[in-house]
Amino acid sequence: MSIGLLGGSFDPAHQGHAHITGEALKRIGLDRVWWLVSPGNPLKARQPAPMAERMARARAVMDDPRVVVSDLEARLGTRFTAQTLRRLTALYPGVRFVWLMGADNLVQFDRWQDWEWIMRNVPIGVFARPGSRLAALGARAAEEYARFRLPGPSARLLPFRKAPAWCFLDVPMVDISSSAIRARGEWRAGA
Ligand SMILES: Nc1ncnc2c1ncn2[C@@H]1O[C@H](COP(=O)(O)OP(=O)(O)OP(=O)(O)O)[C@@H](O)[C@H]1O
Ligand SMILES: O=C(O)c1ccc[n+]([C@@H]2O[C@H](COP(=O)([O-])O)[C@@H](O)[C@H]2O)c1
Repeated sequence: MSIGLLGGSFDPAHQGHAHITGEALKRIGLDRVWWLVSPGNPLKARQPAPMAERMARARAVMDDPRVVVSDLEARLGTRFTAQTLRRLTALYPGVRFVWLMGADNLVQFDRWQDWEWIMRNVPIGVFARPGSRLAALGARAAEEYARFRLPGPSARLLPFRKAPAWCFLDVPMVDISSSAIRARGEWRAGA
């Protein structure tokens, strides 16, 4: 069983999240994707909207039986991705996990706690995103781990590759973000 993990604030969830999830299922050939609705991004000062509201919106946006919207990090008591991945890989030794993220997150990935542990232990799929596509490919993490990058058409190998292994998926880009939705006043302002 291969499971993609898309961590995020989902404040609120939107079609960009749904789009990369569909692309991940198709191009990486994942069996499932879990949306990990974060208790709060460790690098963001702003408090997100209450978990229950973000979960409800995420379930409304992503209606696919292969995708599970989860508050697992709140239940595990983890906030940093490396902690979450350590717990998940120990809890589910038979599952092939792939970490999924947009290109904007690869740009600042080297600021994440234990980012090299993540790189060396979990395969990663990175999705093109407006404004971050080029910056992502020049990011420190991308450069330092360049020799472990699989070409896009080989994305299906990701779940079966021993980390480090990552892939930049040059998918059609969807120009939508939670911050733009909040700026338009179409979602509550947060706590
Ligand atoms: N339009 C998009 N295209 C590609 N990746 C996306 C897109 N929107 C979100 N993502 C990715 O989904 C994950 C969760 O994103 P998040 O919940 O922070 O939404 P966001 O739109 O980036 O929020 P904000 O605007 O508040 O920063 C991140 O890895 C992010 O890069
Ligand atoms: O572990 C870290 O240091 C870390 C730093 C920044 C972001 N993350 C994770 O990256 C995911 C995307 O965060 P966000 O807020 O951009 O949606 C989410 O799962 C966060 O917990 C993780």
